[in-house]
Amino acid sequence: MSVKAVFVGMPGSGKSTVGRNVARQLGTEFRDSDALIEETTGRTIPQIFEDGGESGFRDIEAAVIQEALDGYDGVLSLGGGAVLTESTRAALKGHPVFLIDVAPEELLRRVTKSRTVRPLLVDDPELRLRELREQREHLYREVARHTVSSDETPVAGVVAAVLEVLA
Ligand SMILES: Nc1ncnc2c1ncn2[C@@H]1O[C@H](COP(=O)(O)OP(=O)(O)OP(=O)(O)O)[C@@H](O)[C@H]1O
Ligand SMILES: O=C(O)C1=C[C@@H](O)[C@@H](O)[C@H](O)C1
Ligand SMILES: [Mg+2]
Repeated sequence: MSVKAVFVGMPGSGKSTVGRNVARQLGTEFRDSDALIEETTGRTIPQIFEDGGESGFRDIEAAVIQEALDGYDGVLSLGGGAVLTESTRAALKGHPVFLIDVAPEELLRRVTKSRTVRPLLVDDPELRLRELREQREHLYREVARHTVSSDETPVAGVVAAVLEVLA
């Protein structure tokens, strides 16, 4: 028994949206590390960042992901920065990890439009997205077995591309 698909990628790339739809199509359970973090701590992500900073958040995130993967055979979407933690990258080895790849301009459009508060992007989303991409791109590529492009593809198209790989 092991996870059917894991989604990684930049904040706002569509991991939660695509993951939820892939799970629905497969008739399987869906887990999202950000939602699990809020459920298990009873706090919002911005509150966790305020209380313990980014490193406090990463510790909770890594523990939640380890637990979420244990004995799980559904679909899991990760937070945008989950791959920064080495133990998480190690736990992903051997699993079908999908990177959702989105061009910078489209990513900026999506995060500005979405209502989710992302503490790392609040000041200057365009600059922060550029910096985060530079820091993380190689880590996303390291853990991903497959890459699906989502630039101009509607959600249904990205979901279909994932399902084709899994078929
Ligand atoms: N293929 C797509 N085309 C257009 N809009 C999309 C697409 N995929 C996702 N979106 C939109 O982009 C926004 C961000 O999506 P989502 O919250 O799923 O991203 P995420 O990768 O889970 O972000 P985070 O890393 O913060 O968890 C949402 O408003 C969603 O509706
Ligand atoms: O890219 C990131 O580091 C983050 C993305 C979100 O999914 C949340 O996990 C949180 O806002 C941090
Ligand atoms: Mg998400």
